[in-house]
Amino acid sequence: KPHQFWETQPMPNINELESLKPGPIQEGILADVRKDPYNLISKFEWCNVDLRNDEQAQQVYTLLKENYVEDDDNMFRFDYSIEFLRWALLPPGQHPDWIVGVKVNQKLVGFITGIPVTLHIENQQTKVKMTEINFLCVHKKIRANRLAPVLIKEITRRVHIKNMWQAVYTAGIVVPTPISQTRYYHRSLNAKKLIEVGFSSLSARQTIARQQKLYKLPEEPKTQGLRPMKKKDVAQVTKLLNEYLKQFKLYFKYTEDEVKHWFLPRKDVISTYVVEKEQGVVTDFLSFYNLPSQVIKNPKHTHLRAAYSYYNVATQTPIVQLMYDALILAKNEGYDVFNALDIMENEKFLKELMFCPGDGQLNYYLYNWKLESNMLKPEEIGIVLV
Ligand SMILES: COc1cccc(CC(=N)NC(=O)c2cccnc2OC2CCNCC2)c1
Repeated sequence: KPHQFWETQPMPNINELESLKPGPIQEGILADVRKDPYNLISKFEWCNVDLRNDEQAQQVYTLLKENYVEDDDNMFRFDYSIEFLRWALLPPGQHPDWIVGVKVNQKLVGFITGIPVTLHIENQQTKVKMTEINFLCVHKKIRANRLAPVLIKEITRRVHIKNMWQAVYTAGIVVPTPISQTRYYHRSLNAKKLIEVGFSSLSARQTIARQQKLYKLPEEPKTQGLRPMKKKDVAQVTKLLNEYLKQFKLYFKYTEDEVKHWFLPRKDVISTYVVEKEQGVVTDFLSFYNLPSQVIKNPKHTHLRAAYSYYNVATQTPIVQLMYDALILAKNEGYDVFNALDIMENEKFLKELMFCPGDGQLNYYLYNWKLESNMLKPEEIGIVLV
């Protein structure tokens, strides 16, 4: 009985891929939306988590740190910081009842989140207001209680009562039905550490010294005029980003307020650098976010410091050079590895900059929407989820 839950959801299944017409799969009817929360098994209670409150934020941090996504070999687990979670989940226009927790005796054991986004789909004139779902997590000790489907149904209800009927999300697993299957790549910045934590391995003919030499980077970036983004750059970065994203089949449109939130540098959360060659003119920018992983069992290291490629817009600077500078900047900020998906234009630099393929894939999903084309190629995806 695979996908017992997902068969009940408005997602195209394999044999409908031809018959369904593009657009919403189910029409949303506001009057039919259930007004009260879904029932929970006894002693379990719903709560809206206020991430601005230090105690509640600490509870979310600990639940995720101990129970969230691990790599396929269960050697690493994402370790999102509190400041990162505030960045990711408190954007302009956030709805407090979309940060959903389940508690047992005041202890947080379940979590799921939504943020409001406006998604442009397949260059349709219509842009769709929807939710971006993330951080679905159930405590390891209470799995197989079928709590995850209830968390999904409850946040769906809370989105429906705001008259929104679609969602976008990613997952490492395949459930009905991905709109794109992307692959992730990593570029070594600290070869010795990656080998010590078991992220990378040495083949017979390789040595640590050889690996360090292979991945060595210059001290300073190459691009003249590269500097951290500042508030004064917001208007130009907004224009550059919105113009750049139009080439993809899935992309968000950003207001200046949203660019302020998502791109102004925050220490240990998001780094954004702009290229300003001639006086006051920003021509390119690069950005990466900080998502460390706990090394689950290792005598020498507790964490892997990983930078994740966010949005990079190269209009005057060659994308390979811009991303080479991103590697140098990330190395100088103390990262051990730089990760990227094969989405947007990333294929153009992955091989040349010596990224290696990871051992898994990241699947993109659109809830309650049939695309014109069944699957999108990774390079047609213009959205990055954290
Ligand atoms: C190295 O430590 C890990 C700890 C947990 C999982 C993985 C593998 C993995 N699943 N990686 C990704 O999903 C991934 C790889 C490259 C770029 N973005 C990614 O995921 C992002 C976007 C989706 N939400 C999680 C972070 C690695």
